[in-house]
Amino acid sequence: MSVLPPVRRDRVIAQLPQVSIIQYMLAVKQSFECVTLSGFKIAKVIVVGDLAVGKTCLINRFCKDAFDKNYKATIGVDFEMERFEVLGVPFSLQLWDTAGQERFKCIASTYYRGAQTIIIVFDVNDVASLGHARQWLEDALKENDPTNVQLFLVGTKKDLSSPAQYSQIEQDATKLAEEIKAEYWALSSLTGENVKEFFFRVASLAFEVNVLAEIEKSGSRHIGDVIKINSNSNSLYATSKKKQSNCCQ
Ligand SMILES: Nc1nc2c(ncn2[C@@H]2O[C@H](COP(=O)(O)OP(=O)(O)OP(=O)(O)O)[C@@H](O)[C@H]2O)c(=O)[nH]1
Ligand SMILES: [Mg+2]
Repeated sequence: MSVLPPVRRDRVIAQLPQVSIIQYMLAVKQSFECVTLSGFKIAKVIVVGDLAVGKTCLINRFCKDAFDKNYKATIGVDFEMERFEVLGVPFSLQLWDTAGQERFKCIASTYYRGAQTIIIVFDVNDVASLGHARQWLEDALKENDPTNVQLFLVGTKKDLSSPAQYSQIEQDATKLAEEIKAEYWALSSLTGENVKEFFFRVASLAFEVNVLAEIEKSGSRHIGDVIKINSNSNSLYATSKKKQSNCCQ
C-alpha cells in the first residue's frame, strides 16, 4: 500500500473565503455529536474552452509551477490531482484538462460526467473564444446536474492585453458571468497572476459545498448545530447538539 506524502505547505487553506456557515458553526461550537463523512474528500473539476485559450497552461502553472510557450494541443483529456488541506482536512481537486480542438471534443466530452465544478476558459484577447463560452457550458451541463455544479468563467493571457483592451472584454465577460451565474476571474499563466488565488477559491468553494452536502445527507443539519472539524481524523466531522456526546473525545 502506498503512503501519500504530506500535503505541500503552500496548499494549506486555513480559512474559507467568505464567512461561511461552516466557519460560523465552528465559531459557536458547543458540544458535539459525531458524524462520519465519506464522500467529500475529492471534487471533480472539468476545464473546458476553445483550442489554445490556455487551459493546459493554467493547470500546469498551478500544479507544476511551469509555463510552456509552445502550443501542444491536448488530445482527448489530461488529468492532474492536486491535494489541499482545508481547515485541517485533506481535500483534493481532480482536474480534468479537456481538448478544445473540434476533432477531440467527442473523446473529451465523455469525461464531463460527475463534475462538481466547471471552469470555462477563454482568451481575453480573443472575443470569439468568449462568444463560444455558452456553448461549452451547454455541452458540459448535458452531462451534469445544472443545480449541482459551481461555475467559473476564466479569462486567460491577461499579460498580452493592454488595460484599455482588457477593460472592454471584461465588461462582456462580467455580463456573461452574471447571466450564467458563474464567478469571473482573469489571470495569466505566463506571469502567474491570480492563478494560485483562483485555484484556492475553487478548492475552498468545492470543499464547502461538499461538506454541507454530506451534512445534509447525514440528516444532521439543524439551526444551532455546530460542525467541528477534527484534524486528527481523516473523515470526521462533528455536529453539536444541546446534550453532550462522548464520541469525539
Ligand atoms: N502570453 C501568454 N500565453 C499563454 C498563456 N496561457 C497560454 N498561453 C499560450 O497559449 C498557447 C495555448 O496554450 P494551451 O494551454 O496549450 O491551450 P489549451 O487551451 O490547452 O489548448 P487545447 O489543448 O488545444 O484545447 C500556448 O502557446 C501557450 O504558451 C498566458 O497566460 N499568457
Ligand atoms: Mg490543452
